[in-house]
Formats: sequence, C-alpha cells, structure tokens
Amino acid sequence: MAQLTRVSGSVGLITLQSPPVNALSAAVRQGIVDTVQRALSDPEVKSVVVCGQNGIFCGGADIKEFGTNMSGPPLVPLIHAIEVAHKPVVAAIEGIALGGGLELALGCHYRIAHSKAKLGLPEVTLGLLPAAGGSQRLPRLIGVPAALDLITTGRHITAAEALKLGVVDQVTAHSTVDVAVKFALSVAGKPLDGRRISSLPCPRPPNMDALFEGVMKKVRQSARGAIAPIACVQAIRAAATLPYDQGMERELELMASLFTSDQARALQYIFFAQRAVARWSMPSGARWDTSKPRPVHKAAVIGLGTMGRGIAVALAQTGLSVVAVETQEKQLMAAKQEMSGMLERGAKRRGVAPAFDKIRYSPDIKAVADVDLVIEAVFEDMALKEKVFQQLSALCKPGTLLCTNTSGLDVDHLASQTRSPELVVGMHFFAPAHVMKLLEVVYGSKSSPQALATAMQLGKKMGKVSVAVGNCRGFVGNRMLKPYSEQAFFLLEEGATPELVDGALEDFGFPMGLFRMSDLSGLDVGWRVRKVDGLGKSSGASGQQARIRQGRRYSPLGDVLCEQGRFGQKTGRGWYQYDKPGGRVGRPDPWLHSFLEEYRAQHGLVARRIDHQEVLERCLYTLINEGFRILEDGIAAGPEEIDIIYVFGYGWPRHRGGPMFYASMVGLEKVLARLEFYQEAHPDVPYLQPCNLLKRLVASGSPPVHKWREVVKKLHSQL
Ligand SMILES: C[C@H](O)[C@H](C)C(=O)SCCNC(=O)CCNC(=O)[C@H](O)C(C)(C)COP(=O)([O-])OP(=O)([O-])OC[C@H]1O[C@@H](n2cnc3c(N)ncnc32)[C@H](O)[C@@H]1OP(=O)([O-])[O-]
Repeated sequence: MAQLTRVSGSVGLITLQSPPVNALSAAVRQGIVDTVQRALSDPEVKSVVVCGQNGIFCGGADIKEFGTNMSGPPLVPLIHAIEVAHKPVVAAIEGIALGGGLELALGCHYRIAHSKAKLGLPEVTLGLLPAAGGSQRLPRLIGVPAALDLITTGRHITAAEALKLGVVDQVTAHSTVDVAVKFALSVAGKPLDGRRISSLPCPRPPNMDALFEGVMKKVRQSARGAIAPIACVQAIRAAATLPYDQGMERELELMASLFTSDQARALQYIFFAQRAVARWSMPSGARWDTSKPRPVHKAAVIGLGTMGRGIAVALAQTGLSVVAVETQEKQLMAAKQEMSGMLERGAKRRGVAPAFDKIRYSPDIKAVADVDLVIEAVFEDMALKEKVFQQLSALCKPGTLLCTNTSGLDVDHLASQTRSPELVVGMHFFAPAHVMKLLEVVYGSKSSPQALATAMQLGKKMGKVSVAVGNCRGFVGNRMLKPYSEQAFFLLEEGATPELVDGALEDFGFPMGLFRMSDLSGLDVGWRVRKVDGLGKSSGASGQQARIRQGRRYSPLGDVLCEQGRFGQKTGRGWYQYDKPGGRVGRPDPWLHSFLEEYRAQHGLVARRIDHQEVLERCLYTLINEGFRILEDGIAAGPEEIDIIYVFGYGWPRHRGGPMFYASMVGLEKVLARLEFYQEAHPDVPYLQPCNLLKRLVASGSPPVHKWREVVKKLHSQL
C-alpha cells in the first residue's frame, strides 16, 4: 500500500505503508505504481517525495513472498518509471533503506537520509543479489570498488558513510520528510539528465581485470562454497563492462540462477529462524510474550579467565554497570589490563568512547551484594561452581538472578545449591564472548519464566543471538558435537587421516575441520571432560576390548596423544605439526601418520579407503540424529533453535541452513537409510541408532522442516 498526498502546494508525497518495515510486497508495489502515475500526471504536482510510514523507508523486497507464486507489478520497470520521470523525485530515507528499498531510492533523482538511517544491499545474506538495478546503478553512482564492498558483504552502512560514498546527497538530523519536501520544492523544474543514474557511465577503475580477479579470489575463499557472493561480483563486472540494458539482462540472468537455489532457501530459512528463536517457549507453556523480564541495571561476573573477561566487556559495552570479581590478585591485574584493551578496541570499532568507567574490579565476591544479575564464569569444575553458587546465594540481595557460563554442567544441580533455584539459569557464551554472536540460555527444571525472559532480554541487549534451551549434559551445541567428534575419531581408526576428515568438512563449508579446531582449542580441554566422565585414561592394552568403554565403542586416540603432551597449537604438536608452540599454521605430520598405522596394527585394525561422502555422512548424520533426540527430549522447542545454535556458534555454513534444515534438504529418508547402513556396520556405536522421532517423520512422509515444531509439540502433549 502507498498513499499520495499533496504537501506544500506542489509536492506529491508518496508514503509506503506496510508495517513493520514497509517491505515491497505486491500490494506496496501496486501502490507505488498507482501513486507515481497520479503524481506525474497531476499538473499541480511539480516534484515528488517518496518516504515510508513510521519513520522507516523500506526493508526491501518482501522475503515472505519468495517461496510463493509472486504476483503484482515487477520492481525493475516500477523503478525505471520513477527514474525517467520528468518531475524530480526525492527519496526521504529514515530508519532503513535496504535491498529493494535502496534500489528504489537509487531510481529516485535525489536521496536525503536521516543521520540515524542505515542503508545497504544485503541480498547476498539471503543467497541473492540486488536484482532491481542495484548491481548496475550503485557502481555507476559510487564506483566499482565501493560497490563491490557493499554488495559482496551485504553490510549496512550509516548515513554518514553513505554521504561520504555518494550514495545519498544530504544527511539531516531533523525531520527528513520536511527537509526532503523543502528540497523537492527547490529542484522543481530543474533538469534531471545528470540525476538518472542508469544513464551515467560506470567509472572504470585502473587495472580493472586485476581488481576483479583479486576480489573474485578473495570472495571465493571467504564464501566457502556459497554461490551468491560470486554472482554479485559477476553482476558488478557486467556494470563495469556492458551498457546499462545489457548489464540489467545479466543481473536478471544471475538472479534467476540464485533465486530458486537451495542456498537461497537455506539463508532465508536462517533469516526467519533467527526471528523465530526470539519467540521462545518452555515445556510449561510459558512464552516470550507472557513472561515479563526483571530490570537489570547492575551486573557482575565471577571469574576473569578468558570467558569472564569477554562477558564483562560485552556487558559493559551495553552501558550496564559491571562488577568484575577475580579472587586471584595476579589474574585480576592481568584481566584488568586485557579488558581495558578490549574496551578500547571495541569502542574504536563502534566510534564511541570506551566504557572503562562501567567496570568495577574487585578481588572480593562480597562486592556483588547489590547487583541484579550475576554470571559465574569460573573454571569448568562442578565442585568449584557449587561453592560459588552457595556463596552467591548467601550474599546477593533477594531476587538477584544467578547465571552460570558452564558449557555443559548440570544447571539444576547448581540451582539446588541456592535458596532460590527459580532464579538460576545457564548463559552459555562462546569464545571470544565479546565477539561471538551466539548465547545458549539454559532453563533448568526450576527456572522461572521470568528468569529466562530476563536472560534472553539481556542477551538481546548485548547484541547476541540468544536461544532458549532446556538443561541436559552439553545442552544442545556440545551434546550434538559428541557423536560428530566420536565418528571423526573412528574414521581415523578405520583408515582416514586428520587432513582427509578436515578436508571433507571444510569443503562442505565449515571454516575449520574438527581436528584443526581441536588443535586450536587444545586437545587437553576435551581430555579433561573425558576424564571427568571416567573415560580419558588409555589402558595401553590392545585389541577390541581396549576400545570398549561403558559398554560402547570408544577411541582412546585423543587420550594417547594427550598422554604424550600433544595438546595442539599450544604445544606445537597435536593432530597437525606447527613451527613452534603457539604456531597457527598446521601442516600434515608424518609422525602422526605412522602413529596411526602403529595404533591400527596394535588394535588389529585394517585401514581402508574412506572418501569425503562417508566422512560427511557419518559425522553430520550422527550429529543430526542427536538433534532429533534433543527435539524428542524437548530440550529444543524446534529445529530452528538447533540450526541457529550451529550456524552462530559452531561454524555450520550458513548457506546450508543448519544441521536440521540440511537434513530436510538431503531428505530424511536418506539420512535414516544411511544411519541404518552404518549402524549395521557398527552395532557397538549407539549414536548411529536412528532416533524414533526421525523414523516417525519419515513414516509420516517427511514433512518440511517448518512443520517439525508442531510435530514435536504434539509429541510432547501426548506424553
Ligand atoms: C529485489 C531486491 O534486490 C532483493 C531481492 C531484496 O530486496 S531482498 C530483501 C533485502 N532486505 C533485507 O535483507 C532486510 C531484511 N531485514 C532486516 O535485515 C531486518 O529485519 C531489519 C529490517 C534491519 C529490521 O531489523 P529488526 O531487528 O529491527 O527487526 P526484525 O525482527 O528483524 O524485523 C521485524 C519484522 O519484519 C520482518 N521483516 C523484516 N524485513 C523484511 C523483509 N524484507 N521482508 C519481509 N519481512 C521482513 C521480520 O521478519 C520481522 O517479522 P516478525 O518476526 O516480527 O514476524
């Protein structure tokens, strides 16, 4: 919908009307066509201003329409009609001008933006490219290098940067519509030739071929298999080398190759999944919109190790007062220094003053008596955490939320150490905590909806993608990682090498394969957890029995390496070899290959050829299978929670939509069949036992992923 009113005598004001972001749905597009025609044919109207209702210009094409039979007037001729108009058209940009919204503004003859507005062409983040002339007009307006940056990254820019780049003509801190109307009055009747961007020549940067080769190489590397960024470069190259009309044909052709692609579907699924997980619910029926969060004005962090430092900085950067507690004096001093640096660098990136004064450092836990929320981030040891929760329960004022940053220990057990278990939740951050977007918010069996609502709201305030999950060993992310890494170890036993396994996972799109990641985070971290679980001691014995623990197949490979002090990058030796301890670049290690051969010989194992497909099927399908168990257990309310956790916290390639979405793309029947195939080959590996929910979904015709949440809900209501 769009409305035309005449203001200031001779200005036609067209207002886009489709809350919440005035997306260019069929109805809005029709409204624009109608109002532009009326404004251009009304002799009283000398110039036109286009703006959006509710202080928002336009969020672009209506993404909800993509999966449907799209109707209504197409965007390209709509924008063309504005550009060729004989009356000046001014875009008054408030709030956001993104995607088709910015393309609409680029069709206008002038653009005036509010100082707080954000602009961009983020289509690439949805697996697409700017297909309403953006890839052809933007390079003509701001040059090829700047257009390449904005379109291949999809980043949002501020009005100030847009002015500097030449995307907008003026920035105002006042009412943008008023300023635009005044401006429209001033340009009425003026010539528009130079204002029609499509008729401008596209500036050809020096060494253009080299520039495009360089950018394409960089984009291919960072894309890790995503196709949209590459198509974006190709579209801009068309702008730089072809006349506008031919460039537009190329843009349309490239868009056609992306629009129905699995990757576009995956990325748009993630867009909506990210919004769906914000609408959380608990098995009790409590929901995001019925649970009122408690106000948090002052917070505290207990333990200033790597995680504690990042969490305290992320809290302070929201403007909250933070008490940072570390009982070890030396550690406290070191933390203070490092955190000041993190605050300084963060402030520089955001163009604000560093929040040094927001953090009060203390060696004494009593300093947290008056805070509203505490996040415990001490060493991952249950006995130590129990003691801290007992102290906090005695110290803190009534109503204080007690949160733990444990990455998998029992939240209910920690809650039982306090006098108010309903005020205890897990807030599982990911390293580095002031950078990583994901936050797993874990509610225990006694956690109140209000406690969960408060933690989720704080997560949003910290700029995190917060996902509410139930309490179980390893929560969602780490619980699913166990079968994934177990299979990787078994594949080494059966003939694979770390390079082969990592190669398959990195070709799939992970930034780092499992063994490279293990070397980065340190083999000793997993070893410590296995020892707590009574596993991590290699008996040195040989044969099958040596590889059975707690009645199931177990690979002591990692334990043996740790017993030899091979902890990864930190010791310069792990699954790969590094130049020196702390080295970052891992190279295949001949020692490890011969160690694997000796190990197989010692255990009577015969190496066989293993290909990438087997690596992916065994590592990813067991992870997915555990995802179905998590849905069955009600730990996650829907597949969206699992997929957002893996995309934002575990490096699952976004253009593959997350493990559960990927399973729906592969086909649940195939996932089930392959799991049954491998389970038959490895009956001593319970993680290969297909989950009943998976079987149930296949038996009911493998409904699409967006239907699973309802299936899970019905399943639990029957329990
Ligand atoms: C031809 C052309 O070349 C191509 C092909 C295109 O143009 S492709 C499209 C390009 N445009 C985009 O990529 C912009 C996508 N949107 C955003 O980045 C953000 O939304 C936002 C604009 C920065 C606001 O963020 P927010 O945090 O303040 O609120 P929100 O919760 O995110 O959003 C509020 C509500 O609006 C919904 N929404 C937002 N943008 C939408 C869009 N473009 N289409 C449909 N719905 C949209 C969103 O799902 C949510 O709904 P619900 O969950 O309440 O039911």
